[in-house]
Amino acid sequence: MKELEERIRQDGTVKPGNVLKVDAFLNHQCDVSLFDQMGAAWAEHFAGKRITKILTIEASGIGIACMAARHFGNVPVVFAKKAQSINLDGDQYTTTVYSFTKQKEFPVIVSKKYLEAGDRVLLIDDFLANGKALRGLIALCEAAGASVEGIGIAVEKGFQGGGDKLREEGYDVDSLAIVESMDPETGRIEFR
Ligand SMILES: O=P(O)(O)OC[C@H]1O[C@H](OP(=O)(O)OP(=O)(O)O)[C@H](O)[C@@H]1O
Ligand SMILES: O=c1[nH]c(=O)c2nc[nH]c2[nH]1
Repeated sequence: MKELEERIRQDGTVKPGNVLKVDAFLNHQCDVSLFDQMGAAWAEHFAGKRITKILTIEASGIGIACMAARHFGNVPVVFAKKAQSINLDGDQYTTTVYSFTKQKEFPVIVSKKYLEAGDRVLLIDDFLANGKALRGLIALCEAAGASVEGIGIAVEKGFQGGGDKLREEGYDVDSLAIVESMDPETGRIEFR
């Protein structure tokens, strides 16, 4: 998506350790007009697929997933939680995920009430790097007997390989910007 690539070039910064900082518009301050355009792009890509639910993971996927839902007939958005809470009651599907930015393992939890057999799920997230977060969400869907109909990602770092492995396994991954290389010294970003 041209607008997203341009915004990354304009406002993104490349940090050491394979980190692309885009918090001016994507995952700290949120540009909702851009989120809306992203939702429209996924709706076009996944047109023809019947989606009954959008699943994402806290924190940064939530806003994007909610805007995307407006383009998928206002289907419910469920976000997997990364901590137990007294507000989480009843049976749960759980797994663990290693967080790229927090550099530690988190539990990933969804209430069985909100993910069910027969759900046709679109996974949405802000970033795809090694694919750990998506593997966690896929495991939750498998446990629930829900099908993963597609995966919509804002920014994929293609050089980390998580997206291509998922595509090889047959998942329909639609990443709106795929960074092929980035250099923290020059700040140069190349897209696929
Ligand atoms: O493909 P991966 O290697 O799993 O990386 C992608 C994940 O990393 C980030 O989550 P993180 O927990 O780092 O941050 P967040 O709490 O801001 O969502 C991002 O939001 C994705 O969920
Ligand atoms: O802001 C972010 N920048 C990144 O490079 C990244 N990779 C995974 N998750 C990420 N979040």
